[in-house]
Amino acid sequence: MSLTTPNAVLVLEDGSRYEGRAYGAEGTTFGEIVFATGMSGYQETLTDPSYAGQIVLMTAPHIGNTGMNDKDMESRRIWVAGYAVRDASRIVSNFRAERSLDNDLDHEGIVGIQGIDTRAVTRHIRSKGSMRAGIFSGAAAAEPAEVQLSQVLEADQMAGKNLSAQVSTQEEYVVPAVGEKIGSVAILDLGVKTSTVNYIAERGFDAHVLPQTVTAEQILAMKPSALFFSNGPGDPAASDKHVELLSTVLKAGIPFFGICFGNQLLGRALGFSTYKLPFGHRGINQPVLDKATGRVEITSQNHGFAVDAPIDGVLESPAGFGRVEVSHYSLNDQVVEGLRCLDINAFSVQYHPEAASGPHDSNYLFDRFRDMVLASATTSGASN
Ligand SMILES: NC(=O)CC[C@H](N)C(=O)O
Repeated sequence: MSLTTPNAVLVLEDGSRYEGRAYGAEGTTFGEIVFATGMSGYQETLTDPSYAGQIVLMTAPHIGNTGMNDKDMESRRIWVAGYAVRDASRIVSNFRAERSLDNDLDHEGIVGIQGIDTRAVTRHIRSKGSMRAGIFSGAAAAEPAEVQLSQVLEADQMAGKNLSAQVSTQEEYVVPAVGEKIGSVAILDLGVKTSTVNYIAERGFDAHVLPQTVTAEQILAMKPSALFFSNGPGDPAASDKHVELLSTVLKAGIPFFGICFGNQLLGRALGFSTYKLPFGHRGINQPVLDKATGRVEITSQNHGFAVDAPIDGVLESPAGFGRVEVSHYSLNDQVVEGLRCLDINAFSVQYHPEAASGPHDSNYLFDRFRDMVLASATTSGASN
């Protein structure tokens, strides 16, 4: 095949079309198109389960040059519904590389597109918002434009979608505490990343990673030192079951920490609602203010939904959990980036202290979590 002949097209639900060349597996795929601005870390992005159901478009123009390896996997596979890049590297050049990205995309059946004007698509999404899209490559690229568009319009919307069952572990597994064990944490796997589990284990907790089908009763029977809700794909408004579970466990006095999807579900359990952002925050250079210290953290983010709460002042939990405040917010658009309860042991952040990829400015939150659990064990006498 010539390197310039188009044999793939990206079609957006508003009818806009971008012609390019096949990348990874050939075929057809649909999802919500979102852009991610990380200049590095494509492997971590691709294997972050939170991207399930999304066609991810990279704003960094050159992708694939460092290849893929087993060490940087954030989960067991690539989860994106599709992948769109400007310039796919034709060679791999890195001492850690074990395979090429093209090879992995193909192997895992991920349909991608390369050679499109990713800046134009990004600007389009930024002004029109995230929307449904399809990639048609190989034979599918030659289908009439109206047929392709009608298929995109039949695809699922991200709003209202529950994807937890698709990504969660089927069986419980345990990552043992590193060093001296100080307790155990029940981790609800809504799409957890490997780095997060490792950071929790490194703080001295046995990390029990649980399938999303687990019940509140089963968690309480484990008598964990704390409950953790992970990041994950889908619309938090479609996760009533997990909101109820969290509410029950919070009422039992178990300390809680949540990241990203976990932050949205804590928001809902406290009685706030969530809403869809126009195009979301995805990248590794997102500035966030920690209100308690006045410090700005540069954070790794990947979210399309957010908690709807005022960023100033002390709020009253509409669900009866006492006082709560927005602990962090985005300096780009004032979106809620963290919640802190003042009357129960619970907090959460919308961004990624585990980074992977991204800066480690907010890694201290895992220490804050450990300290909260230790302090609550001293006051309640409970620990496992
Ligand atoms: N990384 C995440 O946990 C994402 C949470 C949610 N699916 C969102 O897009 O906002």
